Amino acid sequence: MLDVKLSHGGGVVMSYLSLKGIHKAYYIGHNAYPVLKGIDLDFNLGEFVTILGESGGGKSTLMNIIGGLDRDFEGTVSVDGQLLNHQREATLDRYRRETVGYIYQSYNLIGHLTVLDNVLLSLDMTKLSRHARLQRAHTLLEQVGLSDQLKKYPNQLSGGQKQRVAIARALASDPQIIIADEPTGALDAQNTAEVLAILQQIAASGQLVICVTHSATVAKAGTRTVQLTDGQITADNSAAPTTTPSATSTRLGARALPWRVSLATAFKHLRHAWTWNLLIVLGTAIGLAAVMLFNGLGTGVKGYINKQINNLVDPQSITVMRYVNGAKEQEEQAAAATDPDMAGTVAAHMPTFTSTQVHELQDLSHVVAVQPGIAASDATIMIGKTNYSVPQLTTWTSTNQRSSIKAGTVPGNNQIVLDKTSVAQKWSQKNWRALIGQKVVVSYRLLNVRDQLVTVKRTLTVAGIMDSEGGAGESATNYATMQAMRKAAKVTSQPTFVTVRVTSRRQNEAVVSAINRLRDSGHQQFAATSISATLDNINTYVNVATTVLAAIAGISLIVSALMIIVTMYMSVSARMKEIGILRSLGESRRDIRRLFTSESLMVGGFSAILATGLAAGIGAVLNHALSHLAGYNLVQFRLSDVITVFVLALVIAWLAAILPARRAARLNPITALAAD
Ligand SMILES: Nc1ncnc2c1ncn2[C@@H]1O[C@H](COP(=O)(O)OP(=O)(O)OP(=O)(O)O)[C@@H](O)[C@H]1O
Repeated sequence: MLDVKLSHGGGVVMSYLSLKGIHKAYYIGHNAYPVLKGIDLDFNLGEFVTILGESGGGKSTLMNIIGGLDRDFEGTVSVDGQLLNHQREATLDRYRRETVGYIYQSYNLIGHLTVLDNVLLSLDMTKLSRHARLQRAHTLLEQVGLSDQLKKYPNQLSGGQKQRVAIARALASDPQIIIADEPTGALDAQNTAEVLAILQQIAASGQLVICVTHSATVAKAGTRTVQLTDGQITADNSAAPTTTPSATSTRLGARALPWRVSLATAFKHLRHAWTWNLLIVLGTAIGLAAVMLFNGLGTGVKGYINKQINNLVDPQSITVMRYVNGAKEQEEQAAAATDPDMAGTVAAHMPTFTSTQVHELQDLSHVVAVQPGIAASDATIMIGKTNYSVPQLTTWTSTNQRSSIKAGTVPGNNQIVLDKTSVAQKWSQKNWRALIGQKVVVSYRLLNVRDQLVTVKRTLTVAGIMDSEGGAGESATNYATMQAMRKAAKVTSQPTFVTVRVTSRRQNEAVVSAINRLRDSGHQQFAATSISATLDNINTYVNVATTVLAAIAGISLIVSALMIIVTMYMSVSARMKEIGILRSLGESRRDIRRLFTSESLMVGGFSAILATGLAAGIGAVLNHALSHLAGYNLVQFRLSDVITVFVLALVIAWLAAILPARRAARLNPITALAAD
């Protein structure tokens, strides 16, 4: 829609800004309070229009409509011949960004931004390069006489200086319309004169200045005064002929606020309120660090247990027994378990391995070696005149790790390695190493082939002291010695178990299954067990325990999330005015939402960094403190623990920001600007 009027000379002049039939009423409940009752006004570029009227007469309401802050009215606003569509928020955002600059009585500068940053805020929404934006901000601030105040914050400036920053900011995006609402209301005579001179200059340079005032001095400075009384225009006088608008000055071109700027502004606010934010970051980091520590502890404890077990037993070896399932064997086992007189008799009936069976095992794939072994239970060791009972006397095989020998060496012929706890330390708590080299008498009872109870007995030399697996109380001779003892007593010297060594630990489970599947006339022959299955179980338990602990620690993260939500809500309430200012500069709802979301994400990011540091520090202290106990780092972090902490922190922060950021974005810019 084109808006035209007749010029003095009779030609047709298009007015730059045209208001037609503007009606506006405020509603309180169902009651309407009309404020503007049919306003028709045309403005030209180059005019310095002052709007006068009694307090409460609707001047600010009219300015909000002209400035594109108010969408809720009747009538039309046309700019440069184009009807402004008030229903489209994006159009209004763009209009405020490109076409309008605001100057307020209370300056409305953003307190946590410097003078330079306040001006750059508006420039960031132009298409100028970074260098050009900086240059323009410097030039504008120099023009208003503030080139030496760039790094100051608004609260370090005088009223007149603040208003000059506001003017520089209003001019930054090179808008065609400058709206000034009581711009000199808070200034002394000297500053008033200076500000009016600047406004006159702006109008003279071809921009339209619309200024609301009570002051006759201000009215005199303008080129035209409009009187607003009781919601209607009652006078409209041009003090001087309107300068013919020159072709519009070069426009800078507007763009949406880039992400980077939202992030930078959010960071500046975080820095501004750093003590408060640091507490939030610390609170969140403690929960995150606990999660990370428990995960690290899980890894460390698992590693420690695995290492301990691997020290005792070679995980690449599988112990194979003959499979006992016959009714007779089961009866005998049950009897042996309850009747001490029967102890030692079972071994005779325990199925032994034939050489064919040993070869059968040897032929399995992934098997490197098969080593025979003989085990006996309830042996007695006589040292001097004292008897020590040994729950297990076995032969030293490849499942036994050299590292389980705590003193001395592995057993050679006619030698024995004694269990540390059940024998050596009972003999001497302190001086148990002195057993090495001593002669001891080893004996146990067994049924021979004719079912007669015989004693297998021999004097052996102590070669070493060992810590047996899981404290089983195992003492060991070598295989040849055990065979010789049995042969002497005329009992079977066939192996009672064999140790199967596999090519690699990964083959362990497969070989165990293969052995257990071997059949002889349809009957299972062997029962194989492997330490790696036990390790898998232990690892599962440790995983479950640490996950539960980490989850409990994770509950504290809910508290952190609530803390961030409350902080963000408080921040939105405390920064209503800032939100209003940003909207008036042309920031969209999305920009505002992004500002608060970025701020929350930064809190999350910093919390994750601090949590990682805290966990690493506490972990190091714990490892140092516990090193004499375990000689192993019980807290061990993986990269995945750090990634988990960052993902958790950012997700929490993002979730916590959703509601507050939405509230901020939905604020009515006029209400927000009116906030204290
Ligand atoms: N959000 C609102 N809800 C209800 N009434 C409002 C609202 N904002 C303004 N009003 C009323 O509308 C009328 C015009 O207010 P406006 O602020 O436009 O006046 P003004 O001419 O700018 O006054 P002053 O010179 O004192 O700043 C006043 O009576 C005011 O109470």
